Amino acid sequence: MITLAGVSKAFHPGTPAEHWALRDVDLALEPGQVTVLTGPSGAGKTTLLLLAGCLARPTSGRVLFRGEPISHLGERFLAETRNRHIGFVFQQFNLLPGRSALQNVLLPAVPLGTPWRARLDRAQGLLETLQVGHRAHAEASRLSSGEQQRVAIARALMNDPEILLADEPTANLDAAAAERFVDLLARLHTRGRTLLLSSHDPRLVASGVAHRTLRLADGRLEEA
Ligand SMILES: Nc1ncnc2c1ncn2[C@@H]1O[C@H](COP(=O)(O)OP(=O)(O)OP(=O)(O)O)[C@@H](O)[C@H]1O
Repeated sequence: MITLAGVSKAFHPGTPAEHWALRDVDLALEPGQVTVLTGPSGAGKTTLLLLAGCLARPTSGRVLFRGEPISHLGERFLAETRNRHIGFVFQQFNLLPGRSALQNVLLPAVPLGTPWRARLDRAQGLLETLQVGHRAHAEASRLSSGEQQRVAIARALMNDPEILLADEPTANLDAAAAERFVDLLARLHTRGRTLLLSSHDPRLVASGVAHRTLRLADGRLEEA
């Protein structure tokens, strides 16, 4: 589905601040697989997810989507690929302030031109599934961090993406919400979705939802 082939990523390359966040990473996300990425803080997990999600470009190596190299293509193409095929849950949520939870969830569907009623039903349904339906009209920045995280998950699922990439998606969830999230992952897997999650969360790692657990250490990928 998504392949990273010999991918390295440097920040501030060629300057005294040069830092290699990823080094020669090979990773193939197979359709329908659930992969959990672990590793210490600063190991490169977010960087890897951003590259897999076409939100950043590698310094060297290639990112392929369904076997086609895409990392060199233009931003407009990448944005369309992301919007149609990939849902992304950011570690810091990245909800738009000044908009309600519901408006945030609706946003990804705007470019697809789905009928309004269908969009609204889906967004409200997702908020209910994630048990934040009662906060649908609350302004995003007024939500608790656990609520924001669940709204961010709902937004990532709005376009029913084939691929879900999620950065520490349970970090702000209590035990009950984390358990429901694991159930949601299992349902997404049953529907053939491809999932890559970064997590330190022992609840997620121990849940058995992952087919594969990988570990990043100092930018290098290894089987955990
Ligand atoms: N925009 C940036 N500019 C410079 N360095 C960066 C940038 N983004 C990340 N880094 C560095 O790259 C390394 C990997 O960062 P990354 O955020 O991918 O790690 P992580 O494993 O997700 O960490 P955490 O678990 O704390 O979220 C870190 O040393 C970080 O400081």
